[in-house]
Amino acid sequence: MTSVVSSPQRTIRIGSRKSQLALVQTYWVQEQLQKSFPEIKFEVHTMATQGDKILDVALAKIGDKGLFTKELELGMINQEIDFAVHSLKDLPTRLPEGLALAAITERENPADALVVHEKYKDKQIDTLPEGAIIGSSSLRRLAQLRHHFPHLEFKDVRGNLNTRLAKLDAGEYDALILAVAGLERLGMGDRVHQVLPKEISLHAVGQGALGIECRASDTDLISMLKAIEHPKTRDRCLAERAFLRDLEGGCQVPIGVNTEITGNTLTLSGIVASVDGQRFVKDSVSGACEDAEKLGTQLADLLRSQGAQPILEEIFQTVQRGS
Ligand SMILES: NCc1[nH]cc(CCC(=O)O)c1CC(=O)O
Repeated sequence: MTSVVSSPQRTIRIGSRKSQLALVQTYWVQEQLQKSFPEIKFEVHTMATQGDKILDVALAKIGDKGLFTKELELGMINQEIDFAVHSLKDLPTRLPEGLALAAITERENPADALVVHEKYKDKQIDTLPEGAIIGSSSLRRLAQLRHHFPHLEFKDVRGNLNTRLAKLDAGEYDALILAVAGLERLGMGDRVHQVLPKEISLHAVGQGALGIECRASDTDLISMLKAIEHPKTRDRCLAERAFLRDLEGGCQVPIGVNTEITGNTLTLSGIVASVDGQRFVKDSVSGACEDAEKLGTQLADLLRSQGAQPILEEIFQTVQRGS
């Protein structure tokens, strides 16, 4: 590998999905790096991933591990691209051999948002009428919302943000639950009708942050990428990812988190819920930021001791049966 110092002309190829959100995120990373390293050329290469191609199957049924990342990872292994920009929440907690999570950038608001059809613009999540149809394909969102609001109906929704919003506006749904971060990055922050508080919905691991993945051997590139890392976001997300890594059973599971840093103390809260929202375990742990990953493991052990395992096994079996 040529060194950045001895070959200032190095061109660095950035891999990205083609979706509008992915491109906005990738161009943002490109711009930040260009400011720090004006002498280096950064090129964006787009690739379609499996998740961009399969649009008609509920994500929960196919499992979403690596669905949005695999093609980009192969591109890095095959030296076609040098690094990839991901929504961190789409990046599996275990990376392929030879690849590394080089940097995590500053997180947007990680919370979930309620987005409503015009006819419900004077309602909030707790005042929507019985039977209102809420679009979401995330088991995590479904489980937590069913728990709090059993009188609402839930319906799967797929496609990119614009497609989903068009379905909402056309009346196929009364409301959607979407990440605040995605809407804000696409300049559609005005569609956020209510930011769901953590008492109602704990967000996904890594939600709102970008993860930059590259070859573990490319140490020059890794030190460059550190220039755009946000240490607090990194500590929070490393704790969240360690928690998920220790709990997940190989499929999309209703696991939610929240993290806060006060001084040097990181507090990680987590929930494991059954899909029907009937059973859940929820707790939190606190410790030093340097021990972020240990905190994740500690919370995973704590929730397991409170009964998380049977909930996870039941979900894993249901998903494998495809029901
Ligand atoms: N599940 C898909 C996905 N992956 C990343 C985001 C955007 C928010 C983020 O960066 O976490 C979204 C949309 C959503 O969940 O509404």
